[in-house]
Amino acid sequence: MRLSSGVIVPKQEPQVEPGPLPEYSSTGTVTLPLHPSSSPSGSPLSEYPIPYSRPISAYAINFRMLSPCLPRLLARAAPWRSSPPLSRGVTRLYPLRLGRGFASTQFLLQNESSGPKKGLPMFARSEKLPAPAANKPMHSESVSKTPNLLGEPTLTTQEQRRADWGIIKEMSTYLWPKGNLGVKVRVGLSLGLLVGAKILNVQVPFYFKTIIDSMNVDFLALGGTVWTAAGSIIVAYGLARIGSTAFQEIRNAVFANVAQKAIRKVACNVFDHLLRLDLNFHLTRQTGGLSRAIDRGTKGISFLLTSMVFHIFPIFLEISMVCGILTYKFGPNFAAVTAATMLAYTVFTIKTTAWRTKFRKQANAADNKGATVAVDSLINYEAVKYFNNEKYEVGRYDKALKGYESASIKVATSLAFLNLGQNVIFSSALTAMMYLACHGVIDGNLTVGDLVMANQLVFQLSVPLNFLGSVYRELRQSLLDMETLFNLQKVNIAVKDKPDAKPLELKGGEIRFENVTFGYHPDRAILKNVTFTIPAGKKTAIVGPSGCGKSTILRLLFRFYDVQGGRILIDGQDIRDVTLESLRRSIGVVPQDTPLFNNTIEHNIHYGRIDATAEQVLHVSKRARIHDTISTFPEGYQTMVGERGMMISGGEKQRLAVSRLLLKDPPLLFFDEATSALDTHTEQALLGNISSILKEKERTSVFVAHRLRTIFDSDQIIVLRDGSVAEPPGTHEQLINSGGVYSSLWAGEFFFPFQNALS
Ligand SMILES: Nc1ncnc2c1ncn2[C@@H]1O[C@H](COP(=O)(O)OP(=O)(O)OP(=O)(O)O)[C@@H](O)[C@H]1O
Repeated sequence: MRLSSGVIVPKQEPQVEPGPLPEYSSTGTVTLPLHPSSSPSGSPLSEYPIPYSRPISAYAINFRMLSPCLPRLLARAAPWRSSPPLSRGVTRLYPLRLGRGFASTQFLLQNESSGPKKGLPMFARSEKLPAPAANKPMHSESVSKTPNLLGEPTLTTQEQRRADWGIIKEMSTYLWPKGNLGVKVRVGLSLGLLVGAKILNVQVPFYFKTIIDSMNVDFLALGGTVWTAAGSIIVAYGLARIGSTAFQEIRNAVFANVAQKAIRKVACNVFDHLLRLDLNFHLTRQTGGLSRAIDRGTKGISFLLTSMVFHIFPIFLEISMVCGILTYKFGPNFAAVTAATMLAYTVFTIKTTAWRTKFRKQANAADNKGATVAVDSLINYEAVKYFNNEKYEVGRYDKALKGYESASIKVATSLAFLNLGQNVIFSSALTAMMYLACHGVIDGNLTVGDLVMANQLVFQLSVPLNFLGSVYRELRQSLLDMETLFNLQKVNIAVKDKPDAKPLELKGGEIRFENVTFGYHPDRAILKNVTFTIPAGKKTAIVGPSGCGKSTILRLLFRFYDVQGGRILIDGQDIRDVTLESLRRSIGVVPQDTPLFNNTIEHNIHYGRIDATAEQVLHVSKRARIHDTISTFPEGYQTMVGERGMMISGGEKQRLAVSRLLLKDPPLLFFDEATSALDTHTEQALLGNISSILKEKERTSVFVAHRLRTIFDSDQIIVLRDGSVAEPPGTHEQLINSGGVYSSLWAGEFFFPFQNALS
């Protein structure tokens, strides 16, 4: 491995996990090339050395001193050189992405021996040196600040706070959306109900006091009944309690609509974004962890919105009201005890919760890991069975659960500490309050009713305060979960429309690869300066050994990836200049491995064109020679195909894929080993049908095939080998007559293994 990328993170940051140091760890300097005018001292230096010191890792060097001149320096994008090597021979650092401050500035680390290369990947910020580059995709998405989409701790406290505020700000737009009167009315109504509930709630201790004081008389001497003494107050007491609860519940019902709408909107946005993300994102993410993260994030939305409106604001409202009443009724001593308690309680809660957050993050990361392992094993159920590896899989799952277990234990024990601390603070306050009140009663300044009232007022605060503890705790958790969700929305889409992209204009469907160079990884080119033309309306075949890049040609044409050199033209238009929608609408593919939904056969064929009629579905399935087979199934077109089509045969899957391609009916067709699972008879019949459709509609078609007898009738055959076109393309006869690679392949088709003929 010669190239790797990483990020320089100032070593003071507390979030940097200590972890094992890399091979090279020492003092040294990094030398920056400087323009004279941009040197920190203004001196005419052409290079500026920055010292770094132990303990370091390749990415934990304190460069803060350079901050003032950074932007200009980085803009120059010249390599920085380190001496001695930062890690594993890494001596050059290319500034790749200027973040806010050094901590989020990305660098490409490069070995001394290798020169800079264009189009290199920019990996997201990371505390650890990336694993060997062989595992890294070339087109990895870049997330500037928060790369870890599955919740592992990566941000500094400040960054975390900024991210949290960002989320809260974004969510507040859902509470007061522009132009949506309905939501605004609901929020306003909820707030009204909330204030009403709180006012009624603080009335209760007053009624209670009056009841007690009116009972504190000599009934035998005065006479009268309960009703005459305190009847109306008792009723008012009951009504205030009922009213407060009723307001609260109506408020919840009114607000549910706002929260659910927001959840739906955010979830749809994330899902939409995920579907737009390029293939590489999906290939490098693990579905289990991703879906768990989305799940948790959407749940967090409801909590965040509810707590923003109903917990944080009202708790402070209630505390102020109680403090005001206590001062007014009993003097500043009571209010001072209450205020001090609230302050101590709040500070303790916030500090302890902040400390606990890291346990939550660890639990989240372990939870994602567990989900990923479980989903992976279940999806590959057959592989587990084929190799009797149940125990191994359970072991893997158990290992992930163990991580979750230990993180959860930390979460639970730290929660016990939090609860205990809160209770100690609150009970001390109540004790002090009781002492003051009893003193007041003995001195004759307060009645027994006052004592009860003061006690109840403060006691009533315990409910929202306890809530504050859990709300803050849950709020932090929700913010963490939502951060992952919102970051998913921020992942850059590597392959997207240019701002001035126009729809593809088809004038026949000629495809041209012009000096195309591409590799999934910088160290391994798959296509090297490849040039060929696929004529309009003709049948072209691409042949070559396994792994030579035949399917890659389709992925590039479909713009799952962009080329790194050269260009691809369709009817003279560079595919990067046209809209992705028009491009992908024009191309139909029968891939090697047919992706099927866990739904009925009919649904899967229909997927080719959602608005097709039942007759059209029937027609294409007949042409794809699958109708007769489907008719023999007890449930016909309503037969479920199972997850990834596991409940139907490989040949049936391929014919389903062909029928949905025929339903889509695009001008450019690509068949990637589309009939490899069929018996010779069915294959010939299907190919005959496809050929007649292609001729009749004059479609441009490309067939990738290993079995040459399925493509020998093509108008043109392109032979690929070692990432290049092995000989000038031609028809079967021309290539046989030229006696080149193809003719030996053709001979090998019958006498030798295909691979040998090419090697
Ligand atoms: N997403 C990816 N990331 C990294 N390498 C990849 C990726 N997809 C394919 N490759 C590699 O690129 C090479 C070309 O793959 P491709 O699928 O184009 O081969 P092919 O000629 O179609 O092979 P086959 O005939 O076996 O289907 C292979 O070595 C493959 O391992």
